[in-house]
Amino acid sequence: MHAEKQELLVSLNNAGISRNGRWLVRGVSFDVRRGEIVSLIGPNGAGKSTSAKMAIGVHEPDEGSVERAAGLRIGYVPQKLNIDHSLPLTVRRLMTITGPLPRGAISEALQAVGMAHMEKAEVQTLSGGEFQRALLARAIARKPDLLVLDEPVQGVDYSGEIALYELISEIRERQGCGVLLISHDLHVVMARTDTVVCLNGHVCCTGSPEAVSGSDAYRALFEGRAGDTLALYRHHHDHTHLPDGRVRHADGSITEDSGHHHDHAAETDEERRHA
Ligand SMILES: Nc1ncnc2c1ncn2[C@@H]1O[C@H](COP(=O)(O)OP(=O)(O)OP(=O)(O)O)[C@@H](O)[C@H]1O
Repeated sequence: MHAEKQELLVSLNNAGISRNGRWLVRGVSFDVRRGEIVSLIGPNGAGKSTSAKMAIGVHEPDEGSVERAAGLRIGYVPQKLNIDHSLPLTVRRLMTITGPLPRGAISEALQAVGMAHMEKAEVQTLSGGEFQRALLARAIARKPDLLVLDEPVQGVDYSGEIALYELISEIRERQGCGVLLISHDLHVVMARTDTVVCLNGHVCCTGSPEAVSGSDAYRALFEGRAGDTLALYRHHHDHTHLPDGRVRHADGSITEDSGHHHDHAAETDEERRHA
């Protein structure tokens, strides 16, 4: 990806937020361009949500600056959504609760997240993964230029998590939007990310997943868990299952499928793609 040629959607420059005489985050700088996935990672309270809220304009920076492209359309999936589960609410209604949508846009968005058949389902009966997909559909239905996802894998199991990140990557490719992804957990986040911004009250390090994984600041922040991430990241790209059942390897060679998978992550990824 030649990110430098893509349109700049949002740019934070040394941005900071202060509340009650305390800096929640300071010195935050990153850009999100069209077609790019930028992940904000860091421990609880690191300032990820606060930084994302500066990016989308919910919070104005108290120092530094934030610039957004003129007329930027933002799709936001918040970390928490307070839904009164005692009231009936269909998936379709969830999609239109903040404003009307053409019928075609609802179906298209639900189809994009693999939930076309669930338009009339009650939200309270959805599994954690289905609920996250419904929220994603709601965010993409208005065709945003920038999709912002705050912890999109909450309540989703490990294989569902991989599937959801795959889906986000597909949406980015299909819609050509930029994606800002927030996670306190990092093991799969890296897989489809172009740029990782590692936060802990300030930007500890930033760069490609491989560069960040190898940095001392990242290791110090995540200690022993750093190695697992890179292993998965590398593995993720090592083969593709072709529609005829054969396998294309990272070196371009094509073989019959031996039925062997190296780990659960790849298997789930491939199963989902061909489901
Ligand atoms: N409006 C506010 N007033 C005062 N403090 C706040 C406010 N909003 C957030 N904070 C504090 O700012 C810090 C950063 O919060 P933020 O939600 O951005 O962290 P985070 O990295 O997203 O964390 P998590 O992974 O737990 O969601 C926290 O210590 C939080 O308590």
